[in-house]
Amino acid sequence: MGSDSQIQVPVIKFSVQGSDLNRGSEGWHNLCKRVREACENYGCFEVIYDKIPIDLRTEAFSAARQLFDLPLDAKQKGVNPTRRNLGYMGQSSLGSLYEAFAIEDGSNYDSLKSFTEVIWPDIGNDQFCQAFISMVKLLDELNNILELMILDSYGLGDKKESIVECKTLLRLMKYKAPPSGESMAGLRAHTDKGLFTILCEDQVSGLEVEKKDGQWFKLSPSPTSFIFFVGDLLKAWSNCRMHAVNHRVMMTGDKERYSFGVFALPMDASNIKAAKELVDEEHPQVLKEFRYKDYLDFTYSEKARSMDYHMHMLAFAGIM
Ligand SMILES: O=C(O)CCC(=O)C(=O)O
Ligand SMILES: [Fe+2]
Repeated sequence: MGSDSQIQVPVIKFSVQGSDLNRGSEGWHNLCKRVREACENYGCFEVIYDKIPIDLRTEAFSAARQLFDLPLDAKQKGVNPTRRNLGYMGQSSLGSLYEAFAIEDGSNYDSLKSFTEVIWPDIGNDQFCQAFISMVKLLDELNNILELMILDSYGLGDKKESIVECKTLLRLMKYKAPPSGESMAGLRAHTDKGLFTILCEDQVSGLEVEKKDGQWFKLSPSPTSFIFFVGDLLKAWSNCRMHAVNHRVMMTGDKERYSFGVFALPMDASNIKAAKELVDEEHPQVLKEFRYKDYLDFTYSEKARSMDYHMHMLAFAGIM
């Protein structure tokens, strides 16, 4: 189905000025309500967090460009042969326009430093580490605020342990421009497999989201916005009240796209289940409890490959 550029997702502003971020204030409750509605109805929203300066975005993207500009053999030092989806992923089955680097525990300075020491042997790249450590720490802070708001929005503010504990994976993406005059998938349609994701793009759009009625629409975030996505595990925690939205990247025009995301991911052995308070007569349990690793393995299986990505979780853990 084609895309409709008219529709927009909610834009929610988190300002450190004023009292909205004081838990319990009227502003906080309003934000909780808007976050919950956006997660249930759209599965994503645009976030403005004024604690993250625009200069930091510029520095992060300039460090990312420097990384992607390296010759292929330098980038391939970042290939991780033992862990899928970590290190360098170049022009892979994910799409001919796409390359990415994934860095585990991205809000930990030592983890960023080890990554740069593999790519730039011996010397590392302190500029890269400084830009991303500041950015990812601020995004982690925002993640914590959003997680607490989601809990509060269901009256579960003292049940933080009902949400699986996660670490932050940082992924940097680059999409080449398609051949002249063509429109091509940069990243195929999928839902994010973790708890939630915050994405940041560098002014070249391309991100599209599927509405519940199957219509695709383009996101055009402002240059200071981030995009929050509900992942499969948040959907599972909410007993499928929240919507893990199908999204993709479509490339047109002659510009490359750069983006990065912070992905909240649990340990492989974690058990995933709905908060018991969100299961009742009106909302019967939708999914069985499952181990995150078993779910990931399923998503790589033959059976999963034959179906749309956004169907994976229901197919794997759905109670029929
Ligand atoms: O590059 C983008 O904006 C989208 C990336 C994405 O959806 C993902 O990595 O899961
Ligand atoms: Fe995604």
